[in-house]
Amino acid sequence: MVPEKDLSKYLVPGSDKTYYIPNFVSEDEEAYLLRKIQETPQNKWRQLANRRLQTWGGDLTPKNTLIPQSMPPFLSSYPDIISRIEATGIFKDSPHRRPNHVILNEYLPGQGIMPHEDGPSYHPVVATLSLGSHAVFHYYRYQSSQPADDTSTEGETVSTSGRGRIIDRTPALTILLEPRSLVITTSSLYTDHLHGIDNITEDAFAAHSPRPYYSTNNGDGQSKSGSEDRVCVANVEMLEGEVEKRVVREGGVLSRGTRYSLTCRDVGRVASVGTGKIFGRR
Ligand SMILES: O=C(O)CCC(=O)C(=O)O
Ligand SMILES: [Fe+2]
Repeated sequence: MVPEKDLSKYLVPGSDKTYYIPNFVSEDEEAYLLRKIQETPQNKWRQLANRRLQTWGGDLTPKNTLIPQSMPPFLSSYPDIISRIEATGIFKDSPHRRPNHVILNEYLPGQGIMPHEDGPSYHPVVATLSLGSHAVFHYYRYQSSQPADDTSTEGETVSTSGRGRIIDRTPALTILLEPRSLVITTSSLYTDHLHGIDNITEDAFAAHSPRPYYSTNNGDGQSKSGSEDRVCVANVEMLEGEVEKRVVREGGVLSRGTRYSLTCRDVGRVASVGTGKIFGRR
């Protein structure tokens, strides 16, 4: 358990209220969760272009209302991830004071998630548990607040949530998510930034102060390393894995395995099942 008062010691340096908690679950709990994930029915998976996902806690309507379903026991009984997240205090101002919705993402080596915002359905806090493998997680800012009128620039455009705004390709903040860690994104990194994971098979770290990170390939075996790609890993001093700590500090490569992430959020609007009424709270 992480008592609320202690959360400040997990603040990622240089971030606006983003917290990194290594070993949020134990190795045994991780193995148990991974087994439970493997045992979920195949038809629970939704295949996207570059990853698979499952949603737990219910589905969202187009108007951002949750049609609630109960959480599986491995999130609400043992290990009780939802209560453990609630105990950090980070959801104390959210409508239900704890997450009521979880998206499980599966990433094979070479798969990632393009920069995006999580959008307005949720209270602006997300707690993400990583299982099975690491990820290098980037936060990006928009290049300007003006809508893009020329999409052929260096930047990339976001068509939906970003309404065509250009993304600054240099990450505003980069953190390494170790297996079993929890990262909590709040504040401007939730509301004004995007986040994403490159679709590459390995992450390389150069042994230069201040310990830059760069991508070695994009999944097609094409190198895109170079000083212009280098950014700092903001949570380097918070890492607890011996290998991760050494590789990020001294340089080297972390090969990606299959990673599962559980993104836990609070949806404000919840339908009252049975009456057809929609309430803002439980
Ligand atoms: O896998 C992750 O860590 C991020 C997932 C994510 O951004 C999302 O599900 O919205
Ligand atoms: Fe996201």
